[in-house]
Amino acid sequence: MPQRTNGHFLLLLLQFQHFQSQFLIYERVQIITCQAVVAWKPNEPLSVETIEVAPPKTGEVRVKIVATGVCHTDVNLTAGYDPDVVFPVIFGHEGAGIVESVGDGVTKFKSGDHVIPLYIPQCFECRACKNPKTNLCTKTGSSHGKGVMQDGTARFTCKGQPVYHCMHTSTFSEYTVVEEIYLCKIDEAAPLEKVCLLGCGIPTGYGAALNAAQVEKGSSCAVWGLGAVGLAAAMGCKAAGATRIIGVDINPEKFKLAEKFGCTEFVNPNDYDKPIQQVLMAKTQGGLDYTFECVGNVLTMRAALESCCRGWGVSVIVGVAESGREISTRPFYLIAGRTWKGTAFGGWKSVESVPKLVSKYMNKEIMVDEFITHTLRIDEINEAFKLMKEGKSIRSVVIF
Ligand SMILES: NC(=O)c1ccc[n+]([C@@H]2O[C@H](COP(=O)([O-])OP(=O)(O)OC[C@H]3O[C@@H](n4cnc5c(N)ncnc54)[C@H](O)[C@@H]3O)[C@@H](O)[C@H]2O)c1
Ligand SMILES: N[C@@H](CCC(=O)N[C@@H](CSCO)C(=O)NCC(=O)O)C(=O)O
Ligand SMILES: [Zn+2]
Ligand SMILES: [Zn+2]
Repeated sequence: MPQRTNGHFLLLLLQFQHFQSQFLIYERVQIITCQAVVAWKPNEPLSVETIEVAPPKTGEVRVKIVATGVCHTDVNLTAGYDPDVVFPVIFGHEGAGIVESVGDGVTKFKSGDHVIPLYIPQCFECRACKNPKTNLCTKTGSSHGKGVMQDGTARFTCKGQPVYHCMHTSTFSEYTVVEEIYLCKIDEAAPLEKVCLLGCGIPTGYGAALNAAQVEKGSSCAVWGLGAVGLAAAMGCKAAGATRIIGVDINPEKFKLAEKFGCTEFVNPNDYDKPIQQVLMAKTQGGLDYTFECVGNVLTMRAALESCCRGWGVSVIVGVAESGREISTRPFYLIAGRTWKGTAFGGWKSVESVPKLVSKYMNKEIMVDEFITHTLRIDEINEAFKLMKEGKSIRSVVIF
């Protein structure tokens, strides 16, 4: 009798396992219908649409995005700053979410993992990934991508037509599909509606100070642009022990908040009738040790370089200028010992570093919550863009 019961139980168990695996297979091939923010054309308001998201193919992961920040790069891309972007498109690259399903061959992720999509990958295999000097994995041609996955097709459709990916992340969608090397797993205890900001702006500015410039204790720094990127640069300068951190912005409303991030004084270029580099040279008895351009304007890039001190000053370009713009200065500024450099994503090797930055946030070693000035719904996305353009927000987080 007990034997019969055991056999019966085993049969039931096998049947259940068969049903479960069928269900999983069935689940994996499903197209998901969800809400997303579609940019149909450059310079037009964004549109919240019902879209279809295809299942992940080999090496891909489908992620349920829980929250996404809005970066100034999204504003610029929407305005058509980059001719390589293919419309209609889903922007967004500062998201956090939960893995919904994985494609064949994916080994590092499983359904339920908490993740942050990355616009710079880390494959761990290429020449760049093996070189400690850079975070620019060669598996990507450019961070903005070509709008399609490896097989040349997009995973999004809307009203019967393909909608393209951007920056390999497309986080302005309830569900997105990313390649495995553009994703990292993070601590499940971390609040996704906060740590989404570790997908771009905060690591970028913080890393500009710590990795690109390698700011030293006791040094003097100036930061142009007190948005999230510039404030994070100030936070990095402070962490490195800089004693003087000058915030430079044409919007004086940014000054109060910037004190919290380490700025010790402020300069508004509009208050002077001479070039800001002359003002800063005089204020600092010959120039700053480190300067950071976090605006994306070629004139402020020049001003930041020319405000550095002779002999050893380092100026880091962080802001992204409109595609095709060029920088200029007198070569003598470089001959006289100044270094002009730039950084993408603050130099962080993405897959290994972002989870560590999440831990730093959880241990209260870096600020994140303080950057969030607005929390909005997906249907308020145009409001988030307006707030940024008007200089009224630092970071808006859109919750799905
Ligand atoms: N290199 C990277 O990897 C990377 C990553 C993220 C963002 N970015 C770029 O960094 C820049 C800043 O992004 P954000 O999200 O912090 O933007 P933001 O709009 O929040 O901040 C920009 C700030 O610059 C100020 N500003 C504008 N013109 C100025 C001028 N002439 N002088 C001084 N200040 C001026 C604005 O008042 C604002 O406070 C953008 O260009 C963005 O595309 C680069
Ligand atoms: N395509 C533009 C350059 C765009 C650019 O520099 N993007 C930044 C990320 S901005 C995030 O907010 C970046 O990381 N670039 C590195 C890369 O693209 O490999 C142009 O042509 O000017
Ligand atoms: Zn960004
Ligand atoms: Zn690589």
